Amino acid sequence: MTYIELIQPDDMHVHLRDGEALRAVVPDTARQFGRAVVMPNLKPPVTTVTMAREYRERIEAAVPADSQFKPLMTLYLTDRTSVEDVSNAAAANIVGFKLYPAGATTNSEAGVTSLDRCTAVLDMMSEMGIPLLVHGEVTHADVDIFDREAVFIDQVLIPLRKRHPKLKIVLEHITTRQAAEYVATSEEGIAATITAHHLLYNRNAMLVGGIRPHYYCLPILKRESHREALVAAATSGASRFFLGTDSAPHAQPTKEAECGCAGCYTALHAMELYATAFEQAGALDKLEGFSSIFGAQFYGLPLNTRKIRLAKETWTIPKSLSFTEQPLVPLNSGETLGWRFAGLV
Ligand SMILES: NC(=O)N[C@@H](CC(=O)O)C(=O)O
Ligand SMILES: [Zn+2]
Ligand SMILES: [Zn+2]
Repeated sequence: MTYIELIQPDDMHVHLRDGEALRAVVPDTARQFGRAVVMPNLKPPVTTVTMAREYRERIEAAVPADSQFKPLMTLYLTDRTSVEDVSNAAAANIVGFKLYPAGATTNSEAGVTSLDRCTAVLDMMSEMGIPLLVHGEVTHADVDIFDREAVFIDQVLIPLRKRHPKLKIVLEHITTRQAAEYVATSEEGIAATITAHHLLYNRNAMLVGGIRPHYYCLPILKRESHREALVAAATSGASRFFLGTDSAPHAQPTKEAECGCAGCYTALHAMELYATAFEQAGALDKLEGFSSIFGAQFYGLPLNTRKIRLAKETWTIPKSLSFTEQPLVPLNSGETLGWRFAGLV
């Protein structure tokens, strides 16, 4: 049997939800990853240090006893976030504030309506070295859904970085050539996460031969040339690009619906999907930096001390997983993968 070993990876962008759903998905993330940056888009959103502490305790209670997994908490930036919230967050080891343009994605209703309202808060974040984690899409009805990320870079991100040149930024779940190029060629202080599904699929996977709701996420899958640019960025060895699954569970009936929710569930088989993408690009040797080193370095964290093993072995992804009273369908359900997570070594 062939296998590879890597420093245990971190997932720098994951949705763990709450309650019963949280208890169902945390063991999957905790099995593969040493740490994960936990998104705050609960209902209501996680906006205060107290809410984040309580959320962290609920996550920790759901981590299996044999796992050393540590959640890294974030706060949800709103029009009402104060300078005191930022200093409290720094003191409480909050790793970032999450910017959701209002209306951009799942549970973003409380998001920022205009960054002009956040100038003092962003200055404080720059001073304290706390990163801004960005869902980078504009939301105007007149901007085509496939263009929303590229337009965000021109209209929001570039002006934001001019106003706050010292602010650390993670452009989350990038999906376009424009985003990959912008991050690769910018000044220090900006990085991007890339999901496994955006490395593996273009929009045909979602739309050819019928609508496949389990491939629907935001930002939406783009055309093949964008996927190729993301693969080139992820496998380039540049430390600005690192792993963030954006695993985002939604119960089966809410995805397979007249108006289905956005989000792909990949926590079950995250490292297998990334290994598949890197192997296809002939770049398995670049997987460890992307998965286990660059993200930790950006967030100023030590590397994980354990290693994981990925075996070159086939297995079939379950058709569905138990979740809430309704099941959860993982991405690629029922398909066979050529890599298998074989535990910590
Ligand atoms: N990515 C998604 O399609 N959905 C995420 C939200 C997000 O990360 O934008 C979710 O919370 O469901
Ligand atoms: Zn997002
Ligand atoms: Zn997300």
